Amino acid sequence: MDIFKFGGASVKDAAGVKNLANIVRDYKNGNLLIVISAMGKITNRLEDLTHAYLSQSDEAHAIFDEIKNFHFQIIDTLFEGKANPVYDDVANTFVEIDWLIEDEPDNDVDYIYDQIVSIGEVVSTKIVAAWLNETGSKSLWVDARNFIQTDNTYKEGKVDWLKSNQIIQRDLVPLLHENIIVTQGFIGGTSENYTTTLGREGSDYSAAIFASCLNAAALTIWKDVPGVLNADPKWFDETEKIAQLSYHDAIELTYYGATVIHPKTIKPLQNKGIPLFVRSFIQPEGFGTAITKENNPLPVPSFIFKVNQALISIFPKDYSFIIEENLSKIFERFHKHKIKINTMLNSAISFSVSVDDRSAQIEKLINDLSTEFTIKYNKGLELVTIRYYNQNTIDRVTVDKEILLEVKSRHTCQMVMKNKIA
Ligand SMILES: Nc1ncnc2c1ncn2[C@@H]1O[C@H](COP(=O)(O)OP(=O)(O)O)[C@@H](O)[C@H]1O
Ligand SMILES: N[C@@H](CC(=O)OP(=O)(O)O)C(=O)O
Repeated sequence: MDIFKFGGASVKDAAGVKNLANIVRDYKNGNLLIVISAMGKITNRLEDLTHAYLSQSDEAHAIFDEIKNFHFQIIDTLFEGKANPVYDDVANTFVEIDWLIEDEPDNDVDYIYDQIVSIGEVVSTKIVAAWLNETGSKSLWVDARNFIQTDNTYKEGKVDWLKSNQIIQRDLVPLLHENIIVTQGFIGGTSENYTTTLGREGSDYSAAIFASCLNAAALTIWKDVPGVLNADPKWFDETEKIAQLSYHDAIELTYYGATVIHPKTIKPLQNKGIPLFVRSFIQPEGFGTAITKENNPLPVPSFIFKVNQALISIFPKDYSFIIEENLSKIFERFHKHKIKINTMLNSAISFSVSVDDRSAQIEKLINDLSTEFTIKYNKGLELVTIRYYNQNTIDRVTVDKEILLEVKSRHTCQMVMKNKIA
């Protein structure tokens, strides 16, 4: 059996849903489970709705109406106004949120976030399952929250692998023999049946969980690019497709920020030796990229850009070395304020890190550290990571840039830079 994952970009409109159905219709290799994300950028709008509701802004109802209209327009285009149970099914899902936002919010903001934001995936899968059935691909909508079991860390649910595996084996495997299964990415359920989400962009990870628990032959992620490229085409005019990538390189690239695949996706697949194919839903006949255990080095250097970086330099006030005790204090504070370090470098009495610039969090971190450390803080920077770098590639990305921090290992070079002042 195979797993297909379709992200928001592939189902951003009715034409996308039809294209998905064509890809599914052409699949002839046996049982299939499809994991789908929310349509287009709806998760961002659901986040806006959550914030509006939590701050009791008048905008909440207008945003929610816009979200509903967006989906009903897609349903209207697909079904051309013909009576189909999907209208009621989707309307009933929205009613749950109508009820929720009628009441005043309580303090559990992450819980509220998950109950609202998760409906993007619930609704998109209902629409796609209905369309597959309408066009002759016999499909069954299943609720991922019954299968992907998590703890109650709302917004970042931690997967209970043992329990999820047992339930998937017991309840999902029998359903696969008769239908194409359509389910949601990004969402899970707690033991008390509350909805959790697995972290933004988490649908790839969901697909990998299903692939692992079902011992799938392969996972295919359908994208708007021909496969994994050696750089994000949004930043680079000239990119090359990488036909084959090792699990190891895939983890490194995604960890450093190649947003084409969620970084947590690779491990479950690697652990079971399940290949991951990244293919284009625009040109489904293309081969895409195969991510497998084959350990060939990348044929070309790969670039990852992250903008909006802050460089924080930390110096012990008492001039003590940056060794175990100071390092553990510093890491403990980063952990406490949930700030992810993108790259780091230390000297005898300084420790520098580049992080995504989220001012409110960083301010709290700096306050917390400043009793014992002197802090210097630089904003508006870029971080470039080059996997399999050479001097040419470094020269190419550093034209007119001043390098503030550089970290090199055998295969990876990272530089934090700013524009040179003319
Ligand atoms: N190395 C890379 N190779 C291919 N695409 C990349 C790479 N790095 C970033 N991307 C970006 O990832 C995008 C696809 O991801 P995304 O828009 O999140 O899709 P989806 O909604 O299907 O999850 C591409 O359009 C591309 O801009
Ligand atoms: N819809 C969720 C989960 C996800 O992974 O979406 P996508 O597959 O479109 O990146 C999000 O936007 O975070």
